[in-house]
Amino acid sequence: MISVSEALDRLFALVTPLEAEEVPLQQAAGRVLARPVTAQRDQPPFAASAMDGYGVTEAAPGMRLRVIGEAAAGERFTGSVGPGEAVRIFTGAPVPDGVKTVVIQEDVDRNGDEILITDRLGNGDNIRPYGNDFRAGETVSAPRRLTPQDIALLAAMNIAQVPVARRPKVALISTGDELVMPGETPGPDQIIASNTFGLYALLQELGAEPRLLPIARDSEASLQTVLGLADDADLVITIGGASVGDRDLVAKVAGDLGLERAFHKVAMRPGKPLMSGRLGDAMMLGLPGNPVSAMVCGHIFMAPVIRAMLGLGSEPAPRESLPLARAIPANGPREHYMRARLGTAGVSVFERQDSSLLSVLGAADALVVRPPNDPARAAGELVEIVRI
Ligand SMILES: Nc1nc2c(c(=O)[nH]1)N[C@H]1C(S)=C(S)[C@@H](COP(=O)(O)OP(=O)(O)OC[C@H]3O[C@@H](n4cnc5c(N)ncnc54)[C@H](O)[C@@H]3O)O[C@H]1N2
Ligand code: MOO
Repeated sequence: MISVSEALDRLFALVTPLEAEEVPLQQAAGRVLARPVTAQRDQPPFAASAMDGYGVTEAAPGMRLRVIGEAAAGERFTGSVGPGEAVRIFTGAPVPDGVKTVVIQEDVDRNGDEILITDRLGNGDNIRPYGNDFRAGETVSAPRRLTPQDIALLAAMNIAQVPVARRPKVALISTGDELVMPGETPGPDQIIASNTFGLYALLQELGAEPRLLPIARDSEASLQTVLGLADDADLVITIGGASVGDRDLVAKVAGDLGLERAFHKVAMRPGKPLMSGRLGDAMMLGLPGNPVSAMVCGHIFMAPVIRAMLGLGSEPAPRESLPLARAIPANGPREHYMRARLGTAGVSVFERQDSSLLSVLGAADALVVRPPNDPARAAGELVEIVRI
């Protein structure tokens, strides 16, 4: 069996980063910027008032000045302002020629066309210099996953179409005679397909385009048929049927269809029967069926693969070091991803770690990563975690 990091290296070797496509700005949030984009203008495109008040050449308490006009956001004052004069000005308005400072209206008493600067004068000139935020030609670097803040910046830069990495198309195939879809009525020996939906949600969150294919039954013909429906996918994910049972047919059928296998079985817990390879133009990931195993493999393998396809680099799931809230026993020979909850006292690892327990996974917000043969750990010792 290979290690988790060896498996990740082999997965990254199978990844082809996807090409770029242009999308309208409103659809770009959460997408990955494919190449740097360049500001089309200076911002602000003129020196602008930062406050509502009066633009003047100089200001001191006790000065009396004559108001000669008005400058608003969107409508400048075209004249020039001299000593003894003031222009009524609003936030965002272009600063007229001659104006050196804006006195906020709270610091002024107005009487008709005359203002008196009071002794409550604040500091600063209240003027945003021309090009203070960014200049035409400045770039937003790529790759990056575009946040709402990035979208606001791109909008201000007048970038209406955004080059982003195409979303990876991911086909999700559950396997097993025991499975029915949520909402259906299961027979006495049946359960509801759950992994499929958890992985679908994770794929959406990662920025992929998941597609649920019909459940493949435990026959070679059924599995072949469903795999045949995945021919436009960048990544084909099967769930279950990956182990050694008589009905675990994924390796056999994928092999018959020409899978160039990169590995089968990883020294980890849960997730041991994981397999991967290249299947035609697509990459294939065969996840174990146990619900927690499938979701853990989703976070530890599928998520880094999707990020690599999106051009975000070939990096494992990010880890952090945090103290244990409670002691944990020694680990066995496989790298263990233990379901845990983060709290103010540190990380609490759940007692029950069976890989069928979705209720425990649902209560977890982190996986504690235990190296093979890690000794028992006391409360307060640092452990590595992956947030989920
Ligand atoms: N003799 C051995 N038995 C098993 C081994 C082994 O090494 N030797 N490995 C165990 C480990 S570890 C795992 S993990 C499981 C994985 O088995 P499969 O990938 O073949 O999965 P199935 O047998 O098809 O299903 C296992 C379990 O998960 C349920 N399942 C499957 N798909 C879904 C789904 N989409 N949603 C919800 N639940 C699903 C299925 O009903 C089974 O209960 O093998 C161990 N056995
Ligand atoms: O290791 Mo399996 O992936 O626990 O259930």
